[in-house]
Amino acid sequence: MRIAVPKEIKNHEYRVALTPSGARELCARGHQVVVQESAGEGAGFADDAYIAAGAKIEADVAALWESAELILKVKEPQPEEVERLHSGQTLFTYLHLAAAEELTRGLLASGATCIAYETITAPQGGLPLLAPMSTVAGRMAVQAGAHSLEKAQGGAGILLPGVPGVPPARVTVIGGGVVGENAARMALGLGADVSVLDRSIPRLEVLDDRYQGRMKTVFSTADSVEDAVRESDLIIGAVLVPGAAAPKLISRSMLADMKPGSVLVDVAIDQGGCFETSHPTTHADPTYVVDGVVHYCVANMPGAVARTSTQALTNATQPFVVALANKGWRRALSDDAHFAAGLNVHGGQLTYAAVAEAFGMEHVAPATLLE
Ligand SMILES: NC(=O)C1=CN([C@@H]2O[C@H](COP(=O)(O)OP(=O)(O)OC[C@H]3O[C@@H](n4cnc5c(N)ncnc54)[C@H](O)[C@@H]3O)[C@@H](O)[C@H]2O)C=CC1
Ligand SMILES: CC(=O)C(=O)O
Ligand SMILES: [Mg+2]
Repeated sequence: MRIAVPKEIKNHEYRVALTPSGARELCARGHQVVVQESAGEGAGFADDAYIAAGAKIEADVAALWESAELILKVKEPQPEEVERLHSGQTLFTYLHLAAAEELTRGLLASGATCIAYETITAPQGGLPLLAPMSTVAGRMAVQAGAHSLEKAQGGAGILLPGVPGVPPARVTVIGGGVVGENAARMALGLGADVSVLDRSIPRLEVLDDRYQGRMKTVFSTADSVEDAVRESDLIIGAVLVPGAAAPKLISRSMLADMKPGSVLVDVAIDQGGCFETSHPTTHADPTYVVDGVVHYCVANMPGAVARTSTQALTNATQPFVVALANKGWRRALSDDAHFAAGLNVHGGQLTYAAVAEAFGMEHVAPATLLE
């Protein structure tokens, strides 16, 4: 199969969807891998390393897209990339469609088959292609939050661990999944006073057991969110309803109850964000202030640590990429119901219920398209 790896074009996105070792695996199986010139550079992978792995380097972006059967990306296609996509092609990348109506309509119009990393499931539960980037983003959320609490960033001027005689900052993480656990773990490591809210009691049990009560676990209700808003110096939004738009848990009017200079880090921004006042920001300009509260809402946080993130992401995507290349999308998805959960769009039809629901559109069950 002819497989293309474009260079990512989202703001400050330095990850790449395939490493030279991934290219080697595909070339060894007889596939033709074409990598856009300098696509791996930001993650520390030179063109020469891809050539040594058996791949071809292509400088002409239009030619790269036009002739590909399978396109491997990291971030959701930007408008000029949607324009390039056409029917008969398979796109494998993060999509986050429930938060992106224009993109959804663009992918439907393209006629392509679009498989989202973030909705693929695993037999043991969880989202195996979201988890590695959620681990990165959760860990980064505390770094971003700590920086945002500094005065020069508009923050209250609070050091997360405090110092002897001065208490630590209060950090609340809403959503105790992969992002939430990693954020809470980092905040604990820095000596903050950490609470995690989740509406899943089994998940709170896991966290309580794993951290031996060092982080407070709180059942998530409107009341407990209001308490967190009043008491916290830093709140990290880390909720997810898979494939669906994030629920808005902190409204604009609640910001008045927050301490001036407190910080909201909305990691769930890629699914639309879980705070009413969140809107996506970029690494170039990551924060803004609403009603005295600093907001950090970068939708591609792992892109900033592209080397670590590319390795973690491609370790997880590798078996799925090989299956797509060897079998084609229809057989690969027919053979694996968890992989089939990644199908969001095919041939002008939506195939993911939560996305259809977000926009009041029709959808077809992926099973009706499989062998
Ligand atoms: N901004 C970025 O760069 C990145 C964003 N993300 C996003 O972070 C979000 C979280 O991802 P994961 O941690 O992997 O998901 P996850 O599925 O592991 O965890 C989500 C948690 O939210 C909880 N939850 C759902 N609704 C809730 C509510 N109303 N109140 C409290 N808890 C609630 C669930 O019970 C679950 O434990 C996703 O939107 C994901 O796409 C992930 C990686 C990078
Ligand atoms: C999950 C996601 O959106 C990212 O890694 O950028
Ligand atoms: Mg996004």
